Amino acid sequence: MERPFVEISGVAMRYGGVEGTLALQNATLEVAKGEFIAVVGPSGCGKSTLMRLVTGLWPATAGNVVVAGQEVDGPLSIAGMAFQNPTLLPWRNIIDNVMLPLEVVEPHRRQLRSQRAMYEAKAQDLLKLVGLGGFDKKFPHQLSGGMQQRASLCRALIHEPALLMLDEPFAALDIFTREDLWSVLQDVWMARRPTVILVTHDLREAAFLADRVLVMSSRPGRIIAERKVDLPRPRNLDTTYQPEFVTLVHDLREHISAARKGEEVVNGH
Ligand SMILES: Nc1ncnc2c1ncn2[C@@H]1O[C@H](COP(=O)(O)OP(=O)(O)OP(=O)(O)O)[C@@H](O)[C@H]1O
Repeated sequence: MERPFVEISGVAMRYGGVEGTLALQNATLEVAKGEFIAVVGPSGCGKSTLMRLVTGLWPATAGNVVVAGQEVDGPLSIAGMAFQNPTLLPWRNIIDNVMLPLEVVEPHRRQLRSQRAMYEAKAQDLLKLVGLGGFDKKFPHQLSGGMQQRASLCRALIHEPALLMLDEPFAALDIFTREDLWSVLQDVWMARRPTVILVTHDLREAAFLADRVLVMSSRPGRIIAERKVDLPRPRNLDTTYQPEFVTLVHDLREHISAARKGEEVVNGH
């Protein structure tokens, strides 16, 4: 069997020394190459912390984080990231925002000047894929929140990262825009098949997008349950009314409620 692309074993994270907050304890999970997983859990259980450890933004207090066969010991350049707020640079137009990682991540950084036209064409293709064709020269303030989040997704993808880390990327959006972007993200994933770790509070979002949903306990967080999502792709809004989908969301909700009370669902299906 192929080695998992992401391997997190026995990871603990304590912020601020021995008396500090223990955010994660004994967190263990694996993600296969090209797999899309979602991580859900009660508020403050350590989901964002887990993302920071995988991308090398913080070192773990204990345990191992291995990505693509390499121990993570600093910021990962093979990761693309998108967060709850779009964080576009206000003084750059959309295409220049999308192309930002190319100015930082090798080998693109070296090639950007000589192959600018090729990279611009790639950025334009991505913008079209997320429905932002023709908005390349606009500035962030000229776009709605949903459009800015689409542009952020393009920026997370422009350097074709093998690993895409999404920390509540749609949480600030209204439900209709959010559901549109689920399909956009699914299209991008099906076209390019990066390995994706999505952190979300939205259980429908997790069930819609993921191959597998992992549930975390309340703080200190660790994985306490896991559900495979066997629904065929591409999924669409009709999928969300199917009995399997509704049952799955219900089941996940029970796990989260139990986790919030500090219990575990022992006889879950
Ligand atoms: N930089 C930090 N310094 C100290 N404590 C932190 C830091 N970042 C997070 N924490 C604490 O670690 C715990 C886990 O936080 P984290 O943001 O990982 O949780 P989360 O599951 O992503 O939360 P939410 O669901 O509310 O977004 C919280 O108690 C938080 O207060």
